[in-house]
Amino acid sequence: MKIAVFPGDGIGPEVTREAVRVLQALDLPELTLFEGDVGAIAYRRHGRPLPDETLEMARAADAVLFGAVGDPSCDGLERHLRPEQAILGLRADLGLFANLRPATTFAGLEGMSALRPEIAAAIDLLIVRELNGDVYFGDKGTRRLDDGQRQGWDMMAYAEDEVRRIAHLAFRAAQGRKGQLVSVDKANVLETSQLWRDVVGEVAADYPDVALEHMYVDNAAMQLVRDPGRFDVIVTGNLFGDILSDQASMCVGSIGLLASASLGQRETAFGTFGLYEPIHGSAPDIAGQGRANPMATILSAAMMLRHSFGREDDAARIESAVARALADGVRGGDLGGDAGTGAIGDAVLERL
Ligand SMILES: NC(=O)C1=CN([C@@H]2O[C@H](COP(=O)(O)OP(=O)(O)OC[C@H]3O[C@@H](n4cnc5c(N)ncnc54)[C@H](O)[C@@H]3O)[C@@H](O)[C@H]2O)C=CC1
Ligand SMILES: CC(C)CC(=O)C(=O)O
Ligand SMILES: [Mg+2]
Repeated sequence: MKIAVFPGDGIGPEVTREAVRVLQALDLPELTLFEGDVGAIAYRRHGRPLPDETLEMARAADAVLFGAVGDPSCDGLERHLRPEQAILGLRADLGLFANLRPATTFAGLEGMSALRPEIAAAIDLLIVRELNGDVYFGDKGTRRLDDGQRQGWDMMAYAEDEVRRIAHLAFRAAQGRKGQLVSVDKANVLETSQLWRDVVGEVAADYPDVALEHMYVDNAAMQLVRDPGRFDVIVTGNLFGDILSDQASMCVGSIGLLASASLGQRETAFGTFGLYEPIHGSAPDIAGQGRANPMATILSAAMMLRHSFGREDDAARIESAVARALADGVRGGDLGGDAGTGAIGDAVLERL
């Protein structure tokens, strides 16, 4: 079981360390961990945010555990040298088109939600975010207009096949849950969204057991706060999924709790190759202080065991250990407590 570990920047190494401790505690057969540089640290060491050695390491692995990238010291750099290009480059090169971001309220945390506790308690949803297209990967640039001012652009584009493959994945995910799929777009304004809506509607014919609803993204953002319990699976594009998942994190209590799996089509000897990372970034405001909540990364390691290694029992053990730590009152600063990163890792390990 070859896992490439890319801690990255800011709190990335702090939270990844705890997830690795959890993986090592499981006595997995022939577990091999390789560590590679990504982000600002890679730029400083190798002159590039995603060095070839790192990419090769990812390609040779069965799964990737990723911390976070991003550093304010890189703010003035040309785009291709910025740390965030590392995660975009990995998603593109590895063909990871589907980003699964589950959001469920843990027992005992209802009071930490930005919503009323009874509304928060009902949250059990999965955001399926398309990860290889949209404005993140379209043509982009800046130019000088005739009047001298600068203009910037980012092309939003989706091909039918890109929408079709993520739609199939989302319908199948809904079949394994409550059978309800909400497709989120902006079809009243955007051509890409009208195409998205058409294709998702066509794919629906293959899944008569799934109830499909289309929703505009502005309404979806509102419904996520008004009545998040109405959602089972949400499928949406790269940009809308990025934003709605950060919003969903505060509905369940904290961004320090939300895990993710990024999957493509490559199968290994164990399962589907994937990259696993918390949905948060490198949090420079708390980096180096031991204050980051590592639970999102620990839960991402659980998703890795489920999707890339077919080890459902081990995944469930980790999730249960996190849930029990929270139920026992183990809280980081993001949840109003004072447990540090290492102490939260210890608490999960004890319960494991
Ligand atoms: N996949 C990735 O590597 C991502 C990288 N980024 C990058 O991260 C850098 C910082 O971005 P921000 O917009 O500040 O988003 P962020 O997610 O890093 O932080 C937002 C806020 O949430 C808090 N936070 C995040 N994770 C936490 C955790 N585990 N425990 C406790 N508090 C936590 C931070 O302290 C901050 O106040 C930027 O360079 C950005 O581009 C942002 C999102 C994803
Ligand atoms: C840093 C970006 C490239 C992406 C992002 O915010 C995310 O994937 O959640
Ligand atoms: Mg994001």
